[in-house]
Amino acid sequence: MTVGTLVLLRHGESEWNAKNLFTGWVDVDLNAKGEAEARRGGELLKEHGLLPDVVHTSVLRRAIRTSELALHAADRHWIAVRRSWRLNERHYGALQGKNKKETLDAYGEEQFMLWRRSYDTPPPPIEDGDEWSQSGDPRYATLPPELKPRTECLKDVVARMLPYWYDAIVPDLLAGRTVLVAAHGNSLRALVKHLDQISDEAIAKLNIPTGIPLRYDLGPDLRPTVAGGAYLDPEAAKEAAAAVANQGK
Ligand SMILES: O=C(O)[C@@H](CO)OP(=O)(O)O
Repeated sequence: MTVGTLVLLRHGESEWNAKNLFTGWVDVDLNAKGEAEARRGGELLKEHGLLPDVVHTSVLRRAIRTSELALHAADRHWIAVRRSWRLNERHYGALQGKNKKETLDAYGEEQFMLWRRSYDTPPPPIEDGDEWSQSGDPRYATLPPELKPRTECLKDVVARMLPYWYDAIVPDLLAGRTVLVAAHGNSLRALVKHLDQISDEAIAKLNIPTGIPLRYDLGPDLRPTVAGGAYLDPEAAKEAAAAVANQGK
């Protein structure tokens, strides 16, 4: 038995994805390729008759614009919208704004991969005065200091994302709505880890491709009826996930 349908969509390629820069909470826009990916994601939704009733996004432009472009393409531009910082990309600490290749060359593959994909090793924290810090950003002004990250590992993302999952997304699913979540590589990895109960070690190998909807049907226990869900374009997803894994090399 299925209680709800969840569709995960990672934003299309951003200006900084294309430049191979660590992004995190820096609010960069989609580039032209990312916009096309977002539209294609929406066309896939339409082709599969998978029509969202509500969309949840982060508060970052690349996820917001991806959701808008995809929903326009699927003729669902009118559905209800909710946004939360809890769906934001993982805060990349002092690595925000740094080039991935240069970071790999400077620190070596082991340290680079620990920062990028280990479950519980955060990058060094960002200084408040850093050009790429969000310390003065008005959208986080009401967050108490203990909730406002200066860096995060994936474990931290799971911890800050789950309250939103249970308090805001699950009620929509239980009401029978098809729910679209438009977010980011690492915030979606955190959600998928929780849904599929992936181990701390195995999650290091899982990468989410940009712009390809991933469908999960959830049972009464709010776990997927099919482990790993189903990409609407599985071939493209495989290729694109491998490209994410190889970034920096
Ligand atoms: O830079 C980032 O914020 C993320 C997603 O683009 O990168 P990575 O895949 O290296 O975690």
